[in-house]
Amino acid sequence: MAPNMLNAAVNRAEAAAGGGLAKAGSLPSRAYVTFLAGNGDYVKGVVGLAKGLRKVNTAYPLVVAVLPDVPEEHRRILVNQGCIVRQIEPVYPPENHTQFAMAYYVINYSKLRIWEFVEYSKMIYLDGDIQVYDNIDHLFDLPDGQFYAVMDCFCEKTWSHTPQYKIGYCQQCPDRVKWDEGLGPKPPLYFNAGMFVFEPCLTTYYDLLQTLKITPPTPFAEQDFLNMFFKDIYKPIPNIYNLVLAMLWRHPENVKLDQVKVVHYCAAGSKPWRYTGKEEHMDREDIKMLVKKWWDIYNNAALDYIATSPAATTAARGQVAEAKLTAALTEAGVIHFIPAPSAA
Ligand SMILES: O=c1ccn([C@@H]2O[C@H](COP(=O)(O)OP(=O)(O)O)[C@@H](O)[C@H]2O)c(=O)[nH]1
Ligand SMILES: OC[C@H]1O[C@H](O[C@@H]2[C@@H](O)[C@H](O)[C@@H](O)[C@H](O)[C@@H]2O)[C@H](O)[C@@H](O)[C@H]1O
Ligand SMILES: [Mn+2]
Repeated sequence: MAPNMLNAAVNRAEAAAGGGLAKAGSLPSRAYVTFLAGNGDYVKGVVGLAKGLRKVNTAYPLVVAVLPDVPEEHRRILVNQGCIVRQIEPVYPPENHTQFAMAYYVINYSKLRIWEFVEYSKMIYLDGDIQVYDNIDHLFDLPDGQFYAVMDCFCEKTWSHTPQYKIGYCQQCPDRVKWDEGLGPKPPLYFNAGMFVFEPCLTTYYDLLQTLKITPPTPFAEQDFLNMFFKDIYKPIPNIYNLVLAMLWRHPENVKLDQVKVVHYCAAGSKPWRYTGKEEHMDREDIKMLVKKWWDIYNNAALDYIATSPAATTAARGQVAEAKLTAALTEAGVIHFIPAPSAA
């Protein structure tokens, strides 16, 4: 990273930490962070996430890292929902002819920019197609120095390119079909990158970008890359913190739905804001219940953000110019995500 960029990021961190880098004893600043790209309907996912976090009375703000192609109107919607909107520049993998599991996965490498958000000591990343149904603020207290995420499942056909899939091996049930050592060493534990607990850090950020430049892209894009990069400090956390929907039909023995705190709508056809019920598995009663649960929060006006500071009120209700003011005030940390009084 060019020195002036590094300086800018350090200056921002110092400014946000009140003039000098966070001194011993100052409150650790923490936030949830999600990622938004394009001018399509994923903004609905982020609005739902903002309202869901408010419903569970989180103590922390939601930062939305937006690519330049996210329109002003969508940014205003997010500011009006109390989000801290931060523009990031795209990150592209090295030129390669990889067939990504989903063509649009190439934009997901831009998630790597969140390691630059060093004004926060600890963050929880959540995909925009995730909903939080119980408070998970306690995850911020997990010991530093590790990378926490939930283990993925290899059984969906999106994994048909892998040896695991070909022999029917899955880390979610390692004894069902044992790993065949003839294929080489057993793959290290592999996490789903839709949710993880991490510590922003400029040296890690720099290292991620440098390492990416020499890492040929693979089908699950930044998820594969993050698994390679953090394999030595990855610590699995229970499935209740990121229910990859396919678990419902691939490993029902590993799912107690009434204990699940976080649901990841990543199965084909399960994005609530696009749900038709037509794709495979989408007519299941549990899927229909989870989609309705998502919509109940999205449509609940009592969970809308209520601006509490004059500047936020003006900007939140004003024109784009005021919204820009709010975005600037938010970016400078003047306005924070203050949950509305506990909503119904
Ligand atoms: O057009 C898009 C596609 C993806 N995303 C973001 O990138 C994340 C990862 O993509 P997705 O969740 O669709 O991948 P999946 O978990 O379904 O494989 C999404 O949750 C969004 O936060 C986005 O903002 N716009
Ligand atoms: O860009 C790569 C993506 O990889 C992951 O996608 C899922 C999804 O594709 C499911 O359909 C698969 O079944 C699942 O295993 C797989 O992990 C993350 O959820 C997403 O945030 C993103 O990192
Ligand atoms: Mn996702």
